[in-house]
Amino acid sequence: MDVGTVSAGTAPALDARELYRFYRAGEEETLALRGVSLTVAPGELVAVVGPSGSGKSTLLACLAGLDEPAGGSVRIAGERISHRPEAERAGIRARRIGILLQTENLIAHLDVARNIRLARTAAGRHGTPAQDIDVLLDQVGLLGRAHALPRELAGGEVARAALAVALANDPDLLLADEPTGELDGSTEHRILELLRARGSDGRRGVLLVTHSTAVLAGADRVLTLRDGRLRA
Ligand SMILES: Nc1ncnc2c1ncn2[C@@H]1O[C@H](COP(=O)(O)OP(=O)(O)OP(=O)(O)O)[C@@H](O)[C@H]1O
Repeated sequence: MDVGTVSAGTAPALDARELYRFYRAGEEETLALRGVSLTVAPGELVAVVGPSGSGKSTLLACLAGLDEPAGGSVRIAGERISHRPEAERAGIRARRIGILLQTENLIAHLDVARNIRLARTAAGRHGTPAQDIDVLLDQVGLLGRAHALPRELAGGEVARAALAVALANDPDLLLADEPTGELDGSTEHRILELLRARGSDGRRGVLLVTHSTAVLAGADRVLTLRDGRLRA
């Protein structure tokens, strides 16, 4: 019987098996994912590279439970997120996954600190002390910008605020799409250090899509996606 959960703690941060995803438009069928399997061990930072159209966005969406694969399974820290009703996927996502995609994750009318607090509340962590929010803001170098609205932030600050929101629920797995895309060299280095530090207690994993040579050099493993298939 598949109860959907295996023992947490020893389970991979991410365990994806044989993922398939097809898009149909009229007579046309695109095979965006063709049997993709990958794991991210607790403590690992894994990077995925691939040309435009190779399936990177589709893969991230399926891993995050934002999209349902036609076949295969996705488990986060032992808990199955694939092939469940949307509300259950959303709950697992809020508790276990940090998401940093190209789409905006900041609420426009809330300041940076309130955006972080909201993400924690969504994960069931109510009443977060202000100093916990400050620790997170300090890690991304935004301690002085706690009360700024998203529109008041510079481009690099928006990227760092988005990362703070993605990490607000202390996720088992961080999924990120070009997390250092718009950052200057020193900020990129700082963010990379922060991402690497997430795995340092051997509990959490990071999977990111990137073209940055600095990030690729800092990854534990680099996987290549081509035509919906993954190669090490
Ligand atoms: N909603 C959709 N309907 C039809 N085809 C789609 C849809 N979304 C993606 N595709 C196709 O699926 C394939 C994989 O797309 P995907 O966006 O996942 O690739 P990608 O590697 O993220 O590309 P990019 O780097 O340009 O964002 C492409 O051939 C794309 O045209």
